[in-house]
Amino acid sequence: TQSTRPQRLLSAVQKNATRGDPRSVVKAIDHFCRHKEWAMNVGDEKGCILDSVVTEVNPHTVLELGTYCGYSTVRIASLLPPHAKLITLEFNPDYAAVARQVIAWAGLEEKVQLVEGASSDWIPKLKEQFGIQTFDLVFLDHWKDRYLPDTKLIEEFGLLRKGSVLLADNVICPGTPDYLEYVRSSPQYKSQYFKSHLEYTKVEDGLEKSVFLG
Ligand SMILES: CCCNc1ncnc2c1ncn2[C@@H]1O[C@H](/C=C/CNC(=O)c2cc(-c3ccc(F)cc3)cc(O)c2O)[C@H](C)[C@H]1O
Ligand SMILES: [Mg+2]
Repeated sequence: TQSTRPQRLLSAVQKNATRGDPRSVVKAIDHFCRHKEWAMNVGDEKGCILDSVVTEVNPHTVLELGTYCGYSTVRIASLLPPHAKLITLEFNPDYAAVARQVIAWAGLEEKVQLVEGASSDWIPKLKEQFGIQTFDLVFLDHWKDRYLPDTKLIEEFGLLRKGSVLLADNVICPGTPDYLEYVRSSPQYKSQYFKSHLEYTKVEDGLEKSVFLG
């Protein structure tokens, strides 16, 4: 049977990256997506902005919505302090299976909890299931029309504290207009746009960083 693009991306990691070296995993994926097959990872340009926000926040608890192949999972987890935890939600079992192997190749299994399931089902259960109080950082990169409903769910279940940071990919392309309107007009958030480009292209895109004011 034909392989899928995520499976070919995983093969490129296993062929070109060094086990236990997250930066080599990131480089191998970026090379594959730039020179072989485009894939919807946050990519190297926006990835550098992601890295700077993660470093600034220095989070002990991170929630990622939409694992896909685990590219941003690896970028974030490689920057976390010891004992920090990243919970990443992915409801497609095939993508989850690829992401687990990418995360394992990077040697980051200890820092990452990949939960197979839908954000809408799991956000209400994260406190009880994983002993989480609040998240220091949330990275949104799943279906674009789910950013706003899931943000409201995260608020509703008390998963944010004063200073928690939401970082959203693709606020220009494909775009998340209702989410942008919400975080930019709500008195509960201080929002900032980081202009960049759609991964591996010259098309404009960017990340929106929104600090929860409580
Ligand atoms: C209950 C459902 C919600 N809850 C969910 N709960 C758990 N997991 C969820 C949920 N909703 C989705 N997922 C998973 O997250 C992933 C989905 C990722 C989606 N990302 C994009 O669509 C995108 C497109 C472009 C793009 C730009 C230009 C183009 F021309 C083409 C494409 C670029 C980009 O950077 C992009 O991130 C994964 C595929 C999917 O299984
Ligand atoms: Mg994205």
